[in-house]
Amino acid sequence: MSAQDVDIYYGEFRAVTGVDLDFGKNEITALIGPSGCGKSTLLRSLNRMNDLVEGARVEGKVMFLDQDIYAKGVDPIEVRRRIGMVFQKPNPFPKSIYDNIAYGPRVTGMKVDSMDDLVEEALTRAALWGEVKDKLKQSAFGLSGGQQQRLCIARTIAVEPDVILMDEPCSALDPIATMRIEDLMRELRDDYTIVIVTHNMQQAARVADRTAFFTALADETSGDRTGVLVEYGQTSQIFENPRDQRTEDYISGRFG
Ligand SMILES: Nc1ncnc2c1ncn2[C@@H]1O[C@H](COP(=O)(O)OP(=O)(O)OP(=O)(O)O)[C@@H](O)[C@H]1O
Repeated sequence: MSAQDVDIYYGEFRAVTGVDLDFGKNEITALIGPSGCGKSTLLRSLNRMNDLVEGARVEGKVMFLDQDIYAKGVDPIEVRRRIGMVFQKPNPFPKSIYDNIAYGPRVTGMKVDSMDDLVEEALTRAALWGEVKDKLKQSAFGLSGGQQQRLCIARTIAVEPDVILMDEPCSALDPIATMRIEDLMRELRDDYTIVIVTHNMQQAARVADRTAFFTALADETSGDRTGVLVEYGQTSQIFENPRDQRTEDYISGRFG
């Protein structure tokens, strides 16, 4: 998947400018940078989630399997099935654990031999099966925050996406639940391409194969701040040997 010369607007305001970025297949890419530099905005553009935001508009291309997901005739629902998203706050449906997983395959009309097997498989891959297998009919709200987030990951996996976008998936979780999600991400990488927005630089350093650092620059004419990609590379290079002074200032805590 790649972003090609992507600009993203909210009305007249250009929140993100000129992003070119390749997301490696079966890799974890972390998007980092100070608050307001457009990380979440960019992430949401990668599966057309911005279509649902009033006034949001994307220019440029987001290529996925040789097709621009913004091209005419592309079904945004299908895009979001292939490119799933996990949000900052766990947001299970007000349904049973089982139905949280079964919902996506049902509404997308997936051909499923055995829904029970599909539910077990998704929960197993999200490292949650052992904890919930005896209470599948209970409400998802009875789970802990970390379990709810793994349920949301299982729900995303259930519709067989190729890419999983994660917007600060651990920011509402305690350190132990965070570690479990990070372990899970490393396991899922073998089968999925993952893009994660994180404020936690240690997290980026721990899980990401590649890291993209963004900052917000003031537009010369309007004075508005717009998000730009500063530097992108192997995570070890970004953290140990950044090429741009702004990256170095950020990762060393001098800025942001
Ligand atoms: N729905 C919206 N309508 C208008 N402006 C928005 C909207 N969402 C975000 N913005 C603006 O776009 C810019 C980028 O916001 P975004 O949330 O993408 O940044 P971020 O880097 O993810 O920030 P944070 O790290 O604080 O989550 C900000 O100036 C923000 O105020």
